[in-house]
Amino acid sequence: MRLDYLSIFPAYFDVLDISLVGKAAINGLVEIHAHDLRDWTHDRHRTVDDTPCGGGAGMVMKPDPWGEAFDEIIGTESDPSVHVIFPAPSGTPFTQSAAAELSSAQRIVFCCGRYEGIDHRVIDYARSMWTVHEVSLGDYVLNGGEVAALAITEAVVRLVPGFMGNPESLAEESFSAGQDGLLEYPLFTRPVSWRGLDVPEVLMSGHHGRIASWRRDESVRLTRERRPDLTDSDSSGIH
Ligand SMILES: OB(O)c1ccc2cc[nH]c2c1
Repeated sequence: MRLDYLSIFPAYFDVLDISLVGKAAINGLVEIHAHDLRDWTHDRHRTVDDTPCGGGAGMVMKPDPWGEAFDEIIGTESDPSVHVIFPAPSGTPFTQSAAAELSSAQRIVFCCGRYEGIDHRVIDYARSMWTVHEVSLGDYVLNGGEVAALAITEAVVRLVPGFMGNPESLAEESFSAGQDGLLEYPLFTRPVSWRGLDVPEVLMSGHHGRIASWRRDESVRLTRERRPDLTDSDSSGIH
């Protein structure tokens, strides 16, 4: 899997060299390429923004640098196997299932907007050429797309076959199919008693059936409490 990042702050992605994703890069599972969008400007100030048509506050990212960067980084041929991701507050909520789908992609290009956003024609052009995802991490606004690109990268790469040492652990995580899309149950380890707080007795019973039942009940309880929106989903198994 090749991952490209287009940003006016490409140093954001240096962190990928030290994180788990960095190990995947060393193992050859992923290739990481970060690019400075200003490398595709031609004026002395390396300008990437301009005032919004129709007025309004702030600045909008000009289309030209993006188009020239696309030509060099991705090419000028249409290819639906290339996934181009635009993080944006107006995007579709990013989910674990979307991460799972993207984990089989061979090419992902992250386009990290800044200012008030990117000229919409850049997204329209990308849609005419590749498979585009406009995605949001949640109902809050960051200062740009870089942090979202990092979060999406981690969610996707950890699902790439061969990345996780113990892939079985993926099956019991929140939102996973193995959990019926429910939130993960509370976890405990030694010591059994800590500051007057004890590990639930059932987990020390050695009775696998009771333990599984307790964990399921806790997942259902937590999901109903914190994410009632998930309890109606077909995959949740609870309604
Ligand atoms: O919250 B976000 O994920 C996000 C993404 C892109 C831009 C561009 C300007 N502000 C942004 C915020």
